[in-house]
Amino acid sequence: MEEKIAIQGIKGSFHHQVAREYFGREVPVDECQSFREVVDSLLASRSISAVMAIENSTAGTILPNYALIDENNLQIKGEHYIPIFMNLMALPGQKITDIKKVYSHPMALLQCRSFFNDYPHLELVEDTDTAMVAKRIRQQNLPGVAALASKAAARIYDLEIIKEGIQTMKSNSTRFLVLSSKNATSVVAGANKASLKLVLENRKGSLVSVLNILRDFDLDMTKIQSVPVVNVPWKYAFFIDILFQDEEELRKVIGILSELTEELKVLGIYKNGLL
Ligand SMILES: O=C(O)C(=O)C[C@]1(C(=O)O)C=C[C@@H](O)C=C1
Repeated sequence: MEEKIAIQGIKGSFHHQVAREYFGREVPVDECQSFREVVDSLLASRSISAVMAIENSTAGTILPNYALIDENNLQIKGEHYIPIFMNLMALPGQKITDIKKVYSHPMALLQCRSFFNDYPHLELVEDTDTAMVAKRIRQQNLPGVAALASKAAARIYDLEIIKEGIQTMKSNSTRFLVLSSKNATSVVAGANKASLKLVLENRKGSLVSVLNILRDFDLDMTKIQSVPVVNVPWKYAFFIDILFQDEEELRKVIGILSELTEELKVLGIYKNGLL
């Protein structure tokens, strides 16, 4: 069987760009219409790995993806960051005054909010992914409709860029995780980052005691994200990312933390993607 990588979106999407950069330019992909489908592709072994966006520097965390990873016991095998440049594109010859509707992925629309404040005549509509809209505009020959997508999408689906680089923050960047299903247990060589899920007792100082251990072992926490525990209203799980140097020491820390927490789960030990 051809070993595919599951991505959210189609060729020309940002997930596709990440798959090509991480696994190689010609990597075969399983194009999925939602993050749920990405997970299903992995679980049904239609793909051996998956690429999933987890956070954007402008629009923030894609919170439901933490739940998807956790509930389906997926393993984080790596991460990859890319700068995101958003471009408004349409059929050749169309001007911004001809455009009535802009379709794109919700995270993409969020990243360009201030641009659209200046064009109130544009109706913004959420869609499955950036490149899919570009493909549809071309295939169905849709004047008056624009996509918000990458330059690669404009090239692949032969659209003209009306405005380029319209993301609010010029240094807009998205972090993607590389995932596999839990039974893929190979150890990542050169790993120096760990993602953990912690559920703490609701008592004074429980989070502080966890943070104190990280400080005592001189570990650098790069992210902490609270996510609701859905079956217990107003209870939260904490997803943390930490950088480490010595894996044995990390294991020791994990052992100590598991004594301090109601639940501790290692979501992945992998290589830091930020150089
Ligand atoms: O629609 C795409 O092209 C995607 O790859 C999705 C996605 C996302 O999920 O955040 C990826 C990167 C950008 O932040 C905007 C959209």
